[in-house]
Amino acid sequence: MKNNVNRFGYVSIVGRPNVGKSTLLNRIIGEKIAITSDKPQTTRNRIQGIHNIANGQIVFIDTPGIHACHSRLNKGMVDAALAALRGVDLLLLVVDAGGAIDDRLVRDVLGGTGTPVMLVLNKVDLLADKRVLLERMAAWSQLYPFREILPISAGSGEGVDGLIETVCGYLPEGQPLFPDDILTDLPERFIVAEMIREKIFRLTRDEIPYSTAVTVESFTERPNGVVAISAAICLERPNQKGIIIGKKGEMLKKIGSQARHDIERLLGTRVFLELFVKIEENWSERTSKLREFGYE
Ligand SMILES: Nc1nc2c(ncn2[C@@H]2O[C@H](COP(=O)(O)OP(=O)(O)OP(=O)(O)O)[C@@H](O)[C@H]2O)c(=O)[nH]1
Repeated sequence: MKNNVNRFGYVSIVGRPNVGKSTLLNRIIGEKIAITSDKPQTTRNRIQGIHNIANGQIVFIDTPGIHACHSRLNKGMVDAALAALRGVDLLLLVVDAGGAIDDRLVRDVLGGTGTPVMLVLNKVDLLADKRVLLERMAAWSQLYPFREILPISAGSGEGVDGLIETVCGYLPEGQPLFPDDILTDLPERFIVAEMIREKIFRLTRDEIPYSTAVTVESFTERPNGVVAISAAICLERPNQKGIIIGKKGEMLKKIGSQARHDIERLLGTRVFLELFVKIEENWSERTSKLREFGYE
């Protein structure tokens, strides 16, 4: 690759739920723009992160995990992931290095794509025996003509610089599309809602995270510099309200204080965060609500 040529390209990060796609995006961007949790299906939208390199710019697209879907919400999520396979310059297929060889994923997702694919074996820090890694690399390589197979740990950062360098080799010529001081083109309101949703994913269990959507209802900068945010936590059923609020309001307080911490970091200013709970019966099956929440 000639160094004096400018490069610009789109790279989609795809794979099954919970393999570390959002953790990888955050690691590449160097800031938390995508939410993460140890529960599958945390990401519901495509999330674009912008990474500048010496001679250009790369737009990385984090996507929802590809899974068998039952609800309309899940179908919308998988559709968003599949749409991100098209019109990009490179695909990063992220898998769990210690997980099973997933020939179905390769067949269903990569079949027919003309886009180069790099296989990223994530979470290598969890593999005690590195021989397992070599075996997995060999087995995956039998399934598909991956252009590269890279073991990394998005959690610790091991191998991520090398991954970015390798990605640069697949970028077409082009000029940067975004100013060099922005990390994402997502609206602040969206990221704020996501940070609240992340805390719900991390602090609650069972069906609660999957029954929750968050909308920012107002976002105002006060003369003293404090940003006042009011956000609604929307649940599917009235009996879920008590769980989110908790005994003496403790759960809601915890969600609020952890989210406020992240939002203050994101906005670089003090934040006053007000949360309230709303019931939107069966929103995950209703097209109008899915549209309103940005999931369709
Ligand atoms: N040990 C280890 N854990 C990791 C690594 N990368 C991600 N994780 C953890 O794996 C879990 C899932 O990570 P996410 O980044 O949310 O995964 P995702 O693929 O975006 O998940 P979905 O939103 O379900 O598509 C989180 O608990 C992460 O902390 C890694 O390299 N090593």
